Amino acid sequence: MINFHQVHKAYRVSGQDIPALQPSDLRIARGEVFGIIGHSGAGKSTLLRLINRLEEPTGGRIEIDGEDVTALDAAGLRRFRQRVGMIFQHFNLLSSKTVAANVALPLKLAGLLSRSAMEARVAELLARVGLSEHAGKYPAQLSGGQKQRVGIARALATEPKILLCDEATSALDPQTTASVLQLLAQINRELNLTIVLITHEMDVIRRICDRVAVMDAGVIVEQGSVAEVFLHPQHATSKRFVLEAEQVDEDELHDDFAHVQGRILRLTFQGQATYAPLLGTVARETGVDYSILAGRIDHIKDTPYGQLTLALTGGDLDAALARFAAADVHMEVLR
Ligand SMILES: Nc1ncnc2c1ncn2[C@@H]1O[C@H](COP(=O)(O)OP(=O)(O)OP(=O)(O)O)[C@@H](O)[C@H]1O
Repeated sequence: MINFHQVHKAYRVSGQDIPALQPSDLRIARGEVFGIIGHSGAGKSTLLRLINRLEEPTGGRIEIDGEDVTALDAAGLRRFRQRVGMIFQHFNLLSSKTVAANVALPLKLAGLLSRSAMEARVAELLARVGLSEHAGKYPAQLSGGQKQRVGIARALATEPKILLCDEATSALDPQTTASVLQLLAQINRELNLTIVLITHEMDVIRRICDRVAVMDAGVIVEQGSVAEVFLHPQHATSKRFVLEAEQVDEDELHDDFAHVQGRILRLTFQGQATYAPLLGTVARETGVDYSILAGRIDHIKDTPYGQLTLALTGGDLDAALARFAAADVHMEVLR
């Protein structure tokens, strides 16, 4: 539903064009949670803000639901923006207005609802984000997580089809981040809302995204399903993000390799394979011994996965490798 065709953007600074996004193609399907990850200055905000034309592209075409949004006039753009909600890292709430008035603001601006219909809609939105009790409070009386919930309710006010999230959890602690991500996932499911989020944390991508694009210096260097990119990253930038998320120190791990004998493997399991007793079975059948050098069992969105780095010694090593290769796991021989 969101299609970028060779879209690019350069900012004009003191008479010079500074490229922020190189010509890029992107396809985001209706109802998916799509993540864009990159380090500071990679061009994530630029890409996100091009979607609702807060930034004008220097070239290329952006189609949303088949409509060329780069060609919209001012009135068309106003109508289009009601279909695209946005939330921000620092919430951008009006401090002089109550929670209810902040949420009502886009409805007032759209001017489509009577006062009573607007009040009913605000009550419904606040219930959805779990803030019914706080309608009369001011932003300063709320925690960061609650402020972002107000931001989410406000963004949903005009019943958008797309929600853009600009580092929406970067200012929050880990527990609050988890609860805001959970709320976004629930909204995605219940409203079939397409969510596009930008972040510099792979963990945010792992928890709620279906697909991801990795950006580096204005270029989308890799895109695919989160499982694909997270478990088998191809580009150096993606690999770095995954290592950060896994909190693996590659150098330390390689130091450990020096202390063990035998063949070193990394096995990656996904879905049902995560629960199969493969290691014990192969060890028994082939007589190999294994020691676990590193490991993690977790979830990518709702799918369980496991990744184990093993040293294998003794027994029939070739038979063990053949058994792993034939099983429902991904095997890399590291040494
Ligand atoms: N309004 C602007 N005028 C000039 N240059 C800009 C403007 N906005 C962004 N840039 C430049 O474009 C490049 C990409 O910036 P952008 O904000 O899109 O990256 P980002 O990945 O979102 O970074 P961050 O995570 O720090 O927000 C950077 O080099 C930035 O300095």
